[in-house]
Amino acid sequence: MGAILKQPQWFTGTFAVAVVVTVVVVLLIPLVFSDIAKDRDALLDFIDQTPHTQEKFVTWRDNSKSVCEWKGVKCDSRQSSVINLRLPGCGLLGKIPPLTISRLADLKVLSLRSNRLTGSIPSDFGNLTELRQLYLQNNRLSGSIPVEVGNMTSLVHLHLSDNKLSGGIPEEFVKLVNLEKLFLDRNSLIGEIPSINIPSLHYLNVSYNQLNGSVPEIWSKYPVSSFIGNLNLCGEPLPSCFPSPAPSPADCDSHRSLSTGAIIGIIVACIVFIIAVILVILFCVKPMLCRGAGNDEKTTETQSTKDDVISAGTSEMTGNGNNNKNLVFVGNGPQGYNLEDLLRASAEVLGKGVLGTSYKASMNNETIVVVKRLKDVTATREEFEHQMEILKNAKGNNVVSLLAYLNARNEKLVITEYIRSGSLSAFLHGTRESSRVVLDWTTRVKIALSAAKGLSLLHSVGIVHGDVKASNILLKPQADGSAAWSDFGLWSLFKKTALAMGPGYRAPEVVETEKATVQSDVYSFGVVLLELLTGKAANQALTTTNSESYLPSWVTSTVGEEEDEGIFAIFDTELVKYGGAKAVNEMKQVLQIALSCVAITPSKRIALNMVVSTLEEIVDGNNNSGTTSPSYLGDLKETVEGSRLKFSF
Ligand SMILES: Nc1ncnc2c1ncn2[C@@H]1O[C@H](COP(=O)(O)OP(=O)(O)OP(=O)(O)O)[C@@H](O)[C@H]1O
Repeated sequence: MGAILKQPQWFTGTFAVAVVVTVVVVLLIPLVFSDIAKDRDALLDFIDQTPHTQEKFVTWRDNSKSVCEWKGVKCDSRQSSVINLRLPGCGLLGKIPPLTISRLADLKVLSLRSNRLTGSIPSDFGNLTELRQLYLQNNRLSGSIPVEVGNMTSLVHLHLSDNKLSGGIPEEFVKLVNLEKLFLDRNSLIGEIPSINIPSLHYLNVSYNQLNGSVPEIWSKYPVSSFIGNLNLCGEPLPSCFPSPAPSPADCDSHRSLSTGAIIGIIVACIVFIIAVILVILFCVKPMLCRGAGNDEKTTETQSTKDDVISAGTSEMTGNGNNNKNLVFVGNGPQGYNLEDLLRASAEVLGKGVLGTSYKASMNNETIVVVKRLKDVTATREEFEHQMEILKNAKGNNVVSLLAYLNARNEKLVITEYIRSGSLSAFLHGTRESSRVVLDWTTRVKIALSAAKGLSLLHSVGIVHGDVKASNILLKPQADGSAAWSDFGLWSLFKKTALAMGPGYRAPEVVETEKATVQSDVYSFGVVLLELLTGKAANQALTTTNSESYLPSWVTSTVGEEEDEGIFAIFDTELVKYGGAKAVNEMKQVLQIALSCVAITPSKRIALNMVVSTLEEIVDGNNNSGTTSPSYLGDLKETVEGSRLKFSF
């Protein structure tokens, strides 16, 4: 005892420090782990009260696993609380039990989409004040949207599409000051759209509900597609709410007196115009034609295909008289060239399609463009010009920009930016010059997302692509899965629309109607998704049942009714072999989307924005989980350069 009391001073000090550290650790452990323990209880309460048909929750029952290792669960970096809960397509049934998920105080992402959940959205979701993304689309949720959603002030994405929600759009949405995307489409929402301003909101979809009244002015900035399918909704951007008044007799009188003046004006203008045209022909075109003859010697790379373009262009010059004016430039692309430069450019045939032949034209100043020489255009010059005016509005990363066009009587050229890479079709199936390049699943799903976004952009500016196929999806050289659509909106220039579309991609109704629509684009895009999943070409004869839809028929007849039955027979074997369970799970989700796209009845097809948001969620999930980004650039270069050597011009 005395010996202990007589311990040296250093020992007493060390002992004291050890005691303090132990006390601190003992006190801190429950503090650090209490949140995660609470979250664990909340999750178990949720799953215990939610019937589910899949065995995905075995890890949730494994006591040796921390909650942060459970399937669908992600914790913060200190593993102290749950921040993401993603359970899409997990066969969850019944009502979302109240006071379970809402106890996850730090939750940032919640996905319960594509299940069979019923009942209403629990009002206690309003407690999830940290939640940034909520995905509840594609369930059977009913009842009104709880006003408490307005308390989720961190929300950035709110997806409630494809449910059976009723009641009105809550005014409380005004409190969602961070909201950027709001999807309420394909529900049974009623009443007028509240006149609230959510400045951060840049994507809105309330289509296919039963909303009525006029679109509030503040919401009129969104496109028509945001509101369509609400029969009693009107006002900008939809048609006006009031029928335009019948012209009064006074108006008619003024028309009559005006038209007399107009007739005289038109006659005078015509005479002036005819004189001007004759003068132009006499003084400008003749010398130019002489110059053109001299220039022939300078043309070094003349080939038969190029000769055709040259002669067509020359005959056009005869009619117009001004070389520069032949090409109509649109957009922000390079403009320092004229038709003559284009005709002198070294050209390379990229491919011959049903609509015409595409050339890569490299001009002296190293400007490279793609010239598509359309054949058998049935549209008039006015119709052609009108369509080009529409097509120039398609601007964005996922569409190939229109740069210029030539609208001559016998010659129609469409000039677009050149994308140095290859088409998705070339990558997936190879070409005559190059063999296929194996794309991993992460890359394929990113390409699908880029393409879905591009198609959605086209639809938002009123363009129906009309020729959706893998050879019109060009992969960008960044090798990050970004892709751009080419050849869009040209179908309407031809009479035989169905013939112009790629075989195997045609929606069944197009064969009869000869008209492409937003829904027929969705159908064809579903076929592209099936190509990505199966690795098989869309026009490959896989079944004799329906010659117009080889891939959809084959996939639907191979996939069985039972869970997972037959799906491994359709997936690209390379994806299954190297992708792992996570990829297979995502492939199943994409298969669901693809099959919803290729529904025979156009009105039953999934909305494109649903396709975008689902793919977006998968890609976001992959990015967060640190899945390596795609790397096909090496293969890409080889493919392109290898094939170029074999092109002759
Ligand atoms: N803007 C572009 N940049 C780079 N390559 C392009 C571009 N546009 C087309 N191509 C390439 O040229 C090939 C041929 O294109 P084209 O549009 O003439 O054929 P297609 O799409 O098979 O035919 P069509 O749609 O006329 O039936 C495409 O597969 C693509 O690889």
